[in-house]
Formats: sequence, structure tokens, C-alpha cells
Amino acid sequence: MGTVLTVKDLGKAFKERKIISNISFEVNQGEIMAILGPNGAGKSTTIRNIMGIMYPDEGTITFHHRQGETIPRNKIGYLPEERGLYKNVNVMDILLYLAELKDYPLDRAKQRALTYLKKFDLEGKEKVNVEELSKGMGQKVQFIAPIIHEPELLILDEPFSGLDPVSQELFKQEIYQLAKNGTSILLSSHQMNLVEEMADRLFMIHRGQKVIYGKMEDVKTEYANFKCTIRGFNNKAALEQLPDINRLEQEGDQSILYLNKDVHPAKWLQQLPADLQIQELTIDRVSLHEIFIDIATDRNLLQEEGDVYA
Ligand SMILES: Nc1ncnc2c1ncn2[C@@H]1O[C@H](COP(=O)(O)OP(=O)(O)OP(=O)(O)O)[C@@H](O)[C@H]1O
Repeated sequence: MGTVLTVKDLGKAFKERKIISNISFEVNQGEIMAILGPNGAGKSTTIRNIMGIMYPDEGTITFHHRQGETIPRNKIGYLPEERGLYKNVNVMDILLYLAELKDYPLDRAKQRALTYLKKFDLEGKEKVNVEELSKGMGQKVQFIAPIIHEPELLILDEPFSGLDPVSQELFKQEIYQLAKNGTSILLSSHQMNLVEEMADRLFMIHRGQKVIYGKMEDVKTEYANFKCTIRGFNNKAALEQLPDINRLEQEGDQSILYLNKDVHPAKWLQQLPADLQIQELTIDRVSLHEIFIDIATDRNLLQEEGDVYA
């Protein structure tokens, strides 16, 4: 699996204020790589530097390790967070115009546009003005725009925002398909459940710096400790006395016991006292959503555990 994009030691400041520093990651062929972080972390700044919308103060960005060459824009597709299409143009014309900007053969672009319109349930809409489309339909056309020219690298900034569940599933399946066919995907999204499900690897950024970089599986095993959720009225102090409790949250009759790293859940369960009140009990690994909140709110278990990629 070759490396398509390499971002190395990227740094950018605005008016003396350092926005991102030492950002380094790679996107490999055919993988879905997620770039995550709280609002204002520096994701869009990173993406804008990759897209050449702004220029780095420090570091390099290379395509297929070709040092000193500018990134071939026609090999990249970009769905920006802030979207918009020319209003009084019909769907096919806008898609062909965008393909032409990328030097893509127009007959092939037309074929691809028709295929995608059909796939996205927009068959027969090619002559319709963009402004006559519903919001969801417009989003589908916006999704087709960055893939019309068969880019090697596709950058998707919040592709699922505002989509109904059916369209969300449609986009998700299409992203999988593109990756399967060899397109490299850099995905920025705040929908952690989707990222957890879809991404092969992730890069998490906080206050302009890397906090996690690695394979989704490794991040989960290394960082997503087990938590035990118990429903039943139990004394908080008594629960805190249980072994291997890293953190405890209690609200009403529900207690969430965050366990230490490397706890074996079956063995841990055997140590529970017989008088514990249990209406329901579940054991899960903490989700990417919880990892994200920990980092974003500076509860940061990473620092406490001190051993993950950062
Ligand atoms: N053109 C600019 N001039 C000055 N500051 C900027 C500019 N663009 C971004 N910033 C600042 O850089 C920081 C990072 O912004 P960026 O848009 O990269 O964050 P983000 O991670 O994409 O956030 P979000 O999830 O909210 O989209 C923010 O503090 C923002 O105010």
C-alpha cells in the first residue's frame, strides 16, 4: 500500500499566533484516514494547506513522495465544509464544468455524472437548475463534484452534516466503495460513531498539535479502556473502593465505572461484592466519542496514561 500524501512538520501561524505546529501524517492508497479534533483545533487549516488555499510557514506536503513538486490539483477531490454551487446552472453543466477545471475528458465525465446521478436517486435531474433542488439533493450533487474526475486523493470535510439517515448511508457506502477501488480518503467529521466505524486510521489534533495518530484498532486497544455501567442504587464511596477504578460517574441509579488499562473484564467481574445492587450491568470499551470528549475537555486520559502515540 503506497503512500499518497505525506504531511511533514506542518506549521502555520496567523498574526504571530501559532495555529498548528509539527503536524505530520500520511494518507495511504485506498485507506480511510480520519482527521479529528475539537472546534478550532486546526483541521481546516491543515486541509487548506494541503489544498494550496494557504501556504505553510513550516514543513512540507508531498504527493507520492515527490519532493519539490507542487501537488497535482487534478489528482485531488475536495468537498469543503462550507459548500455552495452556482445557483442558476443546471446539474450536468456544473459537474462538467468542474471536471473540465480538472482537465478530465468531458465524455467520460458525462458518463460518470449520469452513473452517479442514478446511483444517488437523481436520475433525470441533469437538466434541472441547482437552485430547484432540495437541500439533500444539492448535497448529493456536491458529493459528486469532487469525485467526478476520479481523484487519487479525496478530502471530505464534514460530508455527513445535514444528511438524513438514508443519504448518510448512501454516502457511507460510496466512501467505502471509493476506498476499495483505491481512492485515498482524508475524512474530517465530528460524527464519532461514523468515524469509528469507517476509518482505518486516525489523526487527532488538539490546539494545533497531534494527540493521537494510529490505526483505529490500535487506538482502541491502547486507549479505549473498559467501562462497566451498572444500573441499581449503590453507594458511590463503596463503588470507589472496588479494584481498578480509574474514574467513576454516578447519576441517579446509574453508575459508570471507568476501569484501569489492562484490566481483564472477566476477572474484574469476579471481584464484585455479592451485595451490589444490579438491575442491569454492561461492560464495553469506551467509544471514540468518549476518547474525543476526554481530550477536548482536557480530562485527557492520554496524559494520565501517558503512553499513547502523542
Ligand atoms: N484566516 C484566519 N485568520 C486568523 N485565524 C484563523 C484563520 N483561519 C483559522 N483561524 C484560527 O485557527 C484556529 C483553527 O481553525 P480551523 O478552522 O483550522 O479549526 P477546525 O479544527 O477546522 O475547527 P472546526 O471543527 O470548528 O471547523 C482557530 O482558532 C481559528 O480561529
